[in-house]
Amino acid sequence: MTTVEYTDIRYAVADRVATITIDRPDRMNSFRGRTVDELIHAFKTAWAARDVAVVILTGAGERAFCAGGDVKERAETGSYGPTEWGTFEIERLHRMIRDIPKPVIAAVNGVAVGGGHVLHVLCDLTIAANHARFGQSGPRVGSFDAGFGSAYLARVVGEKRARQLWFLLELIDADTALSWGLVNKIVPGDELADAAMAWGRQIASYSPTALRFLKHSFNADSDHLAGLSHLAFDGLELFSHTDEAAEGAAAFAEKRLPDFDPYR
Ligand SMILES: CC(C)(COP(=O)(O)OP(=O)(O)OC[C@H]1O[C@@H](n2cnc3c(N)ncnc32)[C@H](O)[C@@H]1OP(=O)(O)O)[C@@H](O)C(=O)NCCC(=O)NCCSC(=O)c1cc(O)c2ccccc2c1O
Repeated sequence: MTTVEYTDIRYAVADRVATITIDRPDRMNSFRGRTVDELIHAFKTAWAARDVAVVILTGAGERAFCAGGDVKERAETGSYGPTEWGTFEIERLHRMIRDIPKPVIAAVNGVAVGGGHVLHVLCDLTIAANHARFGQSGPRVGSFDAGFGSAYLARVVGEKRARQLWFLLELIDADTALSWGLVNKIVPGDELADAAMAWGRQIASYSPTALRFLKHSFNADSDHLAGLSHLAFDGLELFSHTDEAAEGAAAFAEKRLPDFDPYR
């Protein structure tokens, strides 16, 4: 991507804060391959920009932060669609959010589920609208994130709660997420953008070198999970070509319950 015209996201900079907005509200801001490519490009841009100190990641509209992978696309085509290099680069996006040496704030403006939930978990801070909901959904649609999305999640909320999110697939509300330590702050929905910007401006006034060292030192203790993530995504790539995974995506697109009995 040399000259980029974003179709799936928006990128804006104000007061040394870059705001990256996933802009697919008709699909609950779920991501396809192109969305992931554009997000990586935007994070790289923010990484390199001398006038950017902090990044905010959010979703368009009030219903969804991000509903994970675009399950309709997967049901229709068997994949998350075309990408620049032909590969689905979600793991690189995860690394980008962790490795960019600037704090990343998730401004969760609605539901954060599946791979969308993983994105906010990986951000350094999360501020949520009071109507936001949080959870995982992979096992219902024939998918999983056995890397940072489960192992790092368990670090954030504890083993029992992480297993609860992944095994029961029930969404939790913002108050519960706050009490679990999954989000840092809750605000009314119409105050979310301003509240996230206020944090961004505050952080942008601090020493960039100190922030960079702090972010990398926080990451160091859990960076070995990257190896686990590689293995998990290798496994997911193989699994995604199975009838069992296809049944999960098809059931979602057809608005019916999946039948996983043949695969037990
Ligand atoms: C998100 C919901 C909880 C919202 O429920 P609600 O009742 O509020 O709204 P609707 O269900 O009516 O949804 C409105 C509208 O949006 C469409 N939609 C919702 N989510 C998606 C989606 N993920 N993809 C495509 N479209 C979506 C929905 O169909 C409705 O459209 P209409 O035309 O009918 O109006 C609830 O919608 C929900 O649970 N959504 C599914 C969440 C989900 O399962 N996400 C995918 C999980 S798998 C994943 O994220 C994933 C991540 C990775 O990183 C991977 C990496 C490598 C391989 C695979 C990966 C992967 O699968």
